[in-house]
Amino acid sequence: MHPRSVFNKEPDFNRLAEKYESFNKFVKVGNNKRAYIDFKDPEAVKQLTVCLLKDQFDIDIDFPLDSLCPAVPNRLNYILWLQDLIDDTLTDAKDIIGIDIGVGASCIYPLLGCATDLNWRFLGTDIDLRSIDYAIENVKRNHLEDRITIKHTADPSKIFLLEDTVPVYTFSMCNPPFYSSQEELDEGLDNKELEPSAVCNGSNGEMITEGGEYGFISRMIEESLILQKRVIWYTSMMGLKRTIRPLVRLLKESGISNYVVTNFTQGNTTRWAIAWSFYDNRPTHIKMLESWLPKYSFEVELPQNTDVVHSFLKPILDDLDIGHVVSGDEDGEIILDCTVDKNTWSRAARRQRKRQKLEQEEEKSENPFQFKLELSSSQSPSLSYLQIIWLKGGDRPMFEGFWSHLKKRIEENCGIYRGSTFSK
Ligand SMILES: C[S@@+](CC[C@H](N)C(=O)[O-])C[C@H]1O[C@@H](n2cnc3c(N)ncnc32)[C@H](O)[C@@H]1O
Repeated sequence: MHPRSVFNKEPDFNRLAEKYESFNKFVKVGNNKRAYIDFKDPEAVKQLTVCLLKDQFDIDIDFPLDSLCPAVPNRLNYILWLQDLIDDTLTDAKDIIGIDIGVGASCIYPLLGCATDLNWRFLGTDIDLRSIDYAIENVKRNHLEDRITIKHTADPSKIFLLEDTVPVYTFSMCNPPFYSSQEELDEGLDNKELEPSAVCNGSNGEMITEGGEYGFISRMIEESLILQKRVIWYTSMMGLKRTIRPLVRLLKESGISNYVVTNFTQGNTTRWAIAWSFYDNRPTHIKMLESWLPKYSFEVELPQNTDVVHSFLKPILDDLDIGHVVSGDEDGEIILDCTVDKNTWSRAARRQRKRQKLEQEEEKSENPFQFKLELSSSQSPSLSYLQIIWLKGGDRPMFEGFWSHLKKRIEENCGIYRGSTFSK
């Protein structure tokens, strides 16, 4: 569950029943005096969704009983994680406009997004005309016509339906149909892959798509390769853990190196999300699954305390003409924000620098990059960890080349020698 979620404890059915007559009739009390509802009754689950949205966000919705009934806490987790992703990577983003692909009849994501962040606007799309009609009504019911636009995608093989009036969308989001066939859906139900509210009869179009969710998200990746920077963060939820590996492989094969995978757990249900970008701002603080991280962070253990390592680092960074400022220094942790304007560490670059110094010439790199160095102490007072995190700009060979250079020099300063030594 997201730490900012209002659903960090189970909903109080008694309180909801007292407040909402429409919910009251579905609430029963067990022998243990606990109130409960029959999660196999679509009307009861629908009323729970309707009342939770009204109670927590003052959102009014309606949707047909034979369509997917959105589990509100789980949908909120995705919205809150998106907010984190934006805060983490787009510090000066003001006018935020997102796309919800497959908005559904409930229009749940745009409504929750607008209720939790007043700066957000949405374009919601769907291939299903009845869902489009309901979604439009739900937007009107909440007087959000100026913030949420709903559009019909006529061709189901197309994913993105962008408006010419919006040059760049901040993000796209999607809860795609998970399964590729009725058999796969039945198997998923047997394996309890779906949440209890799935008894709310997701229709075939909501649950099934060609190639299942892997097929859907891979089509999204293919279209993103054409759209590139029209969307800053492309994201999608995944219902099946087995989808992560082939998608990450596809991103790597497509040359996309800025991506992140996370999970959302709510009660017994776990969902995953993937985000990728053609921009170079990399997330550093949001919740992400380490095992799926692209390698943009390295760490070395050093036999000196953080103050000593810091005193070794400064002259090395100065020698390489790398701008560095201390942005944090507390509890045995020192953080340095660094900017590289040009390659000054490769052998060829060092030879050229010597020549240029003589000729008093200066040349800036066309591709500057930024990174962070985090020095943290360990349990032992004479040990510390130096971590480098690639934040933006540059390219992978440049970043990795710089790290091997820095690692070698700092290790030598600390008395660790591996093979040939660094010479200026
Ligand atoms: C799992 S439902 C999600 C509905 C809603 N967003 C939610 O979370 O409850 C998937 C939705 O995607 C829609 N869909 C399927 N293919 C689509 C496409 N190519 N473009 C837009 N929507 C599509 C379906 O009609 C369905 O409404």
